[in-house]
Amino acid sequence: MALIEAERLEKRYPGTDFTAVAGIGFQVERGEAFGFLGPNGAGKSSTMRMLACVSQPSGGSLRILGENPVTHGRALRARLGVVPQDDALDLQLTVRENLIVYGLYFGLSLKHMRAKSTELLEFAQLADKAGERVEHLSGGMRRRLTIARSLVNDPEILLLDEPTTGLDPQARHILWDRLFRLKSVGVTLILTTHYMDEAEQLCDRLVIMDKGLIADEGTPRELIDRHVTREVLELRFPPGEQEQAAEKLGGDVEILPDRLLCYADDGDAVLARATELGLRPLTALVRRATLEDVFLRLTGRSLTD
Ligand SMILES: Nc1ncnc2c1ncn2[C@@H]1O[C@H](COP(=O)(O)OP(=O)(O)OP(=O)(O)O)[C@@H](O)[C@H]1O
Repeated sequence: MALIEAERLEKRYPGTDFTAVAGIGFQVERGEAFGFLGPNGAGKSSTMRMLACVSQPSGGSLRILGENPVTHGRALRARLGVVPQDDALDLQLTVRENLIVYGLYFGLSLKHMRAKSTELLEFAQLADKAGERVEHLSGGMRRRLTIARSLVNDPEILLLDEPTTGLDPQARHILWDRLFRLKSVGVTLILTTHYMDEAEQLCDRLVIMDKGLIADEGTPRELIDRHVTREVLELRFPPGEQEQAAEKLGGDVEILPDRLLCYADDGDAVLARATELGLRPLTALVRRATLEDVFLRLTGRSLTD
């Protein structure tokens, strides 16, 4: 049985006729890292709040660990870990105190939380910051503390809403490493992101969300193979020249405001043809296809627009 099963899941907010989640279906299996990739406003957080049992679906069906979150929300919340977009830590308390207070709020004993906080601080690589007030921590450390906090109840499923937004590359890599560790001990990870590299690195399987709907679903490799060629040749031309160049070049070409994307299994061959045709791009880059290309193909827009 899948850990999470959603069918025609919907979310509308009272007082609006806008549908944030417009009938989506997906399943999450135990032990996998499952992602929702999409731009701002796609409905990822709305979906996550329903999975976290803090927001009721407006339609469709949702089962988490075999239970209905509307009738068993409280029992389910005790088995989930939630890392919200906003860290919501108590800045005036120390790192360890934040963990202890959160554990007490979960109904765990002080004695238990003293020991548990040590274990969690080690996991989050924050042991040397235990007595430091949170206001003095970097963004990456705060995120790690928020993850540590979400683990006080040893959750089976960890929900992470944009875990690395706003972090620098090094802080992101440290965080990814911690998430890999959780996965290796069997925690099911569900995350949202608008970073295609994060989706590619972390997710075993993902859905691409746009405007409240799922555009497609699969492993990163499957999605790339299904929608894009193996390589992409990016060409930049002086202003006003790229439409003509695209026409001359022919083939499978996407015209973006600042560059052409030529889809091909052999990007160098297309570049050679462009040169033969007398095209003189300002820059040329052959790269492998990514989920960003998949998103562009599926929606006609860039993830980062
Ligand atoms: N509490 C709310 N009341 C009304 N509208 C909301 C509420 N929460 C979200 N929305 C709207 O629902 C849509 C989807 O938002 P949601 O936060 O789920 O998207 P998202 O993909 O997570 O984007 P982001 O990355 O910006 O969080 C947005 O248009 C948003 O304005």
